[in-house]
Amino acid sequence: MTILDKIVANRKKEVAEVKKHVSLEELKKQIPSNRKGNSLKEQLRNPESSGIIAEFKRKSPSKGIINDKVEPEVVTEGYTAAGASGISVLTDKTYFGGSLNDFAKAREANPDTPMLRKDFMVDEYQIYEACVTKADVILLIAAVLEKEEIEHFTTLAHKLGLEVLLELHAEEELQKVDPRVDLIGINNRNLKDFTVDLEHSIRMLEKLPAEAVKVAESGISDPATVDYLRESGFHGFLMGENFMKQEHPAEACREFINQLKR
Ligand SMILES: O=C(O)c1ccccc1NCC(=O)[C@H](O)[C@H](O)COP(=O)(O)O
Repeated sequence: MTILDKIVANRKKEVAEVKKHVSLEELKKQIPSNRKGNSLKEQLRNPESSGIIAEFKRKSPSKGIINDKVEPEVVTEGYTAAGASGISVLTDKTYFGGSLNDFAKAREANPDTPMLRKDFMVDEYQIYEACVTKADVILLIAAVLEKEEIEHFTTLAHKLGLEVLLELHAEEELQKVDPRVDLIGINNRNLKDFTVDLEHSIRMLEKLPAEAVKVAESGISDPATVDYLRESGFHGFLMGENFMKQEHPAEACREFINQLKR
């Protein structure tokens, strides 16, 4: 069983447990009315944008504890002030130490910044949760979903006013791309064995639809890499550990963005 299989199996159990306390019908009653979300897709298409999607990530299966001394509202408010184009907050508790509560705190501190609920979406219940917590974007991971599930979750997300970031790793996942997804991410980290290969993004790039808004994910730690990926055709750059491992993640984010060519 790979780590990804374990995370997904655990998430399915956790969602089933949460539903016992708050049913889907009850959750639907909490959907905010007339909320105008923040579009990550539009933000990344803006050539003035830094393209950085800065992540709040307490720990990870590959690195263990990254930072357990910082608060989501403080860090993410700093990310926005530093010039991040979007914010990602991990909401998986078991493997990443995150929660919807972290997300809600970050949301409150960043009302106008596009925010991604970063989780392992295995049930439509989680998409309603994302909506209730005022996320702007959800992540769908092709490696753990069937093509039909991606289509169904995309339809639901759009109905609820959420954008979809579809994450790919392997070439064979390309046949799962639904043309309606808003953003396509290429994860440089092999989620089965944790190896990181930045050239992976570049190799996958030419296989993606030309008009797609493209995001390179994981293992980025150098402004020159972002410049190179941008020149190659990427619009967004998802970065977690490089900022979170610092005592002051938002300051690290500011310094990083200041070093980008644009
Ligand atoms: O980060 C991990 O160890 C990991 C392991 C298994 C599944 C997912 C994992 N990470 C989720 C992510 O996609 C990253 O948090 C995100 O791309 C940022 O990556 P990084 O900049 O390397 O922290």
